[in-house]
Amino acid sequence: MYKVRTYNQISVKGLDRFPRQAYEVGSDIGQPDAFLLRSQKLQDVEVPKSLLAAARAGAGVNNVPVAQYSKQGIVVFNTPGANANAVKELVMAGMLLATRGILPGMAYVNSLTAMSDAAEMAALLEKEKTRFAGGEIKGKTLGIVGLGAIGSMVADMALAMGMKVVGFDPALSIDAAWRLSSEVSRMENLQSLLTRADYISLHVPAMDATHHLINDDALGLVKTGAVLLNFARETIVDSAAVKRSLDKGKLGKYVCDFPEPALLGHAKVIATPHIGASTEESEENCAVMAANQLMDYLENGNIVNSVNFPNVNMGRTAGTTRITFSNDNVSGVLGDVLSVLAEKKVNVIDMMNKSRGELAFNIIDVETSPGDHVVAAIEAVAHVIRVRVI
Ligand SMILES: NC(=O)C1=CN([C@@H]2O[C@H](COP(=O)(O)OP(=O)(O)OC[C@H]3O[C@@H](n4cnc5c(N)ncnc54)[C@H](O)[C@@H]3O)[C@@H](O)[C@H]2O)C=CC1
Ligand SMILES: O=C(O)C(=O)COP(=O)(O)O
Repeated sequence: MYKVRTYNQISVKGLDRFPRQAYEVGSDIGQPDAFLLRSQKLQDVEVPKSLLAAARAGAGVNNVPVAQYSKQGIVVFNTPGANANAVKELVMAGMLLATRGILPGMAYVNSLTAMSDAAEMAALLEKEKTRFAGGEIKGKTLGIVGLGAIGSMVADMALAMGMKVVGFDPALSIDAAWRLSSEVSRMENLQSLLTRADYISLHVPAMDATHHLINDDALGLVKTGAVLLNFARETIVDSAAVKRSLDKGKLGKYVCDFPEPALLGHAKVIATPHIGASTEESEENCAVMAANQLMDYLENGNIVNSVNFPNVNMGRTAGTTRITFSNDNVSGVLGDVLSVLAEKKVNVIDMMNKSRGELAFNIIDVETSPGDHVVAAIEAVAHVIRVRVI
């Protein structure tokens, strides 16, 4: 039996992927082989010795201590792109809410509950509606910081709405570049984007390099009245600097999915409670993808969409037993392990070795099931982190 401990609200569609005869899945599982989670802060969770993998059903992994997990050979997965559409749609809603008098207009209409005469109300609304007039996003410039799964979808949506789009992403992957519309003008630096954009939407991960990316200096460059949208993470924006900029009439509006106490109730802030990915469709996509990835890793040692280990995928040869091991990415480790197998007369049928940064992962299919002494000998090889027999 494999054991999967869940955190947060994971879609039933994902949970149903785990065959009940082979998996125990639940929030109170002891000795788990895997964690399946959304935004649970794993920094606060003790790491069980049994833990082989953690799958974040979502994009951001700032809630996972990835470096610590890597040292223990724990594979961390996420689900790239699986919730991007949900975020894109909420960004559009945020742009429209910031541009039209929708929220104050609704609040005004709802304040008229004491009125009973429809004709009188209609006349009043016609008189008052000028207070709630707004602008249009068509023809305006959207600056997108981070052109990955979400950023590229936001770009397509904005172009379809008749906006001009400029983007900045110094680490753009080749796959992301292929996805990106050629109509997006690529900025060489953040400053160029900030000075041009009427709307600025952030779609970068939370990490040291993006901490307070939007600070007093950055806000000093924005156009007067620009709208900043943060559907990425709270740490990316210095909210005290945002408040200063809003108060002095530089930044026009701040739309954010990660409210902080200092911004609550501010007339120029539109805040939602981290619901960017909270749609039935996204929750399903993420959970199903995370479950599939976990099962393939637990049952076959295959890795796809890990944030710390390389992609590894090897078909199984009937009648063989699979050994997998992770190791520090230094020379000679695979050779030493193969020497152990040769010495123990374990015949290798197929194998694969992949590395990524400081880590490497190996799959070796052998003819006969290796005994505990073989596993112990592999574990004893210098720089081997974790060994499994599947
Ligand atoms: N509000 C919500 O519920 C959600 C929020 N998110 C947040 O959005 C972030 C982005 O998600 P995805 O687009 O799916 O991830 P992604 O990994 O596809 O894209 C992120 C992009 O940011 C770029 N980047 C990294 N550092 C940068 C920098 N300093 N300046 C500019 N670009 C930089 C990367 O090269 C990459 O292209 C996630 O890490 C997460 O924090 C994601 C999903 C839901
Ligand atoms: O995928 C992400 O990075 C998100 O922020 C979504 O978080 P959630 O799964 O809705 O708790």
